[in-house]
Amino acid sequence: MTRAKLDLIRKMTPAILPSVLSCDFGDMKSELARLTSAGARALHVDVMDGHFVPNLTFGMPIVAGLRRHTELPLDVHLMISDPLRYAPAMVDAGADLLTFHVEAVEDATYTAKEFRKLGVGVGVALDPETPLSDLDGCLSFVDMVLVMSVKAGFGGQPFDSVSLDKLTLLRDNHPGLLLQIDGGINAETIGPARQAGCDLFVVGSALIGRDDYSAALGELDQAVRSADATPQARVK
Ligand SMILES: O=C(CO)[C@H](O)[C@H](O)COP(=O)(O)O
Repeated sequence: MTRAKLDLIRKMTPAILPSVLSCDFGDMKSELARLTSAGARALHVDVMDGHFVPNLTFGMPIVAGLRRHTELPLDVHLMISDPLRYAPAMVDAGADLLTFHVEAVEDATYTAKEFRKLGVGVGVALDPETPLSDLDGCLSFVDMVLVMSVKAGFGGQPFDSVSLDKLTLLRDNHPGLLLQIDGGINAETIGPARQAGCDLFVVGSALIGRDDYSAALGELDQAVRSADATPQARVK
């Protein structure tokens, strides 16, 4: 049952999740080895369908390939138009935490309940322009909210600070929810996100491709620790 991995993820917070989107896909085995030895504790996996978002990445075979070569929890972010259609196969492929976009579905509560039946951790994501009120109703059936700090679709975009207000509101009103942020996270933006109550930080271009993954993860970890040490921190 992969919900056990969800408990693992809860226990590891605050945590930085490398986004494999920025990896060298021709050399994933060594990317996985480098990330693991640098101390990554879970991986963020971006699935894009060229329809819900204009970019196209990969599907179940790649998720299954990652699963074969790592024990780390796989946090799969579905940027696809029909998440319910592919969710069971993604779970079979090895997803531990499966996130759909609220903008992609007609009924987020129904979708979250159906995902729950698959035995995985369930996340709901929202783009920067989507109001938090669009999550009304579904929050009782999800484990995590993924607050996008860029419009879903591409790595390497600048951070949108509208995400910080959303994190603050979610943290104040839903203390039990895991909160994740994705897009433009680096050593400068990770601190404010932590102070706004975020637990899980997806990092792509500020980490992957750097010469020394340990040093890059260390800098990000240090920025989280500094944020926790500041008096205005509103983290749990
Ligand atoms: O979901 C994503 C894009 O839709 C990526 O995970 C995200 O953008 C991470 O990349 P970066 O840290 O370079 O912004």
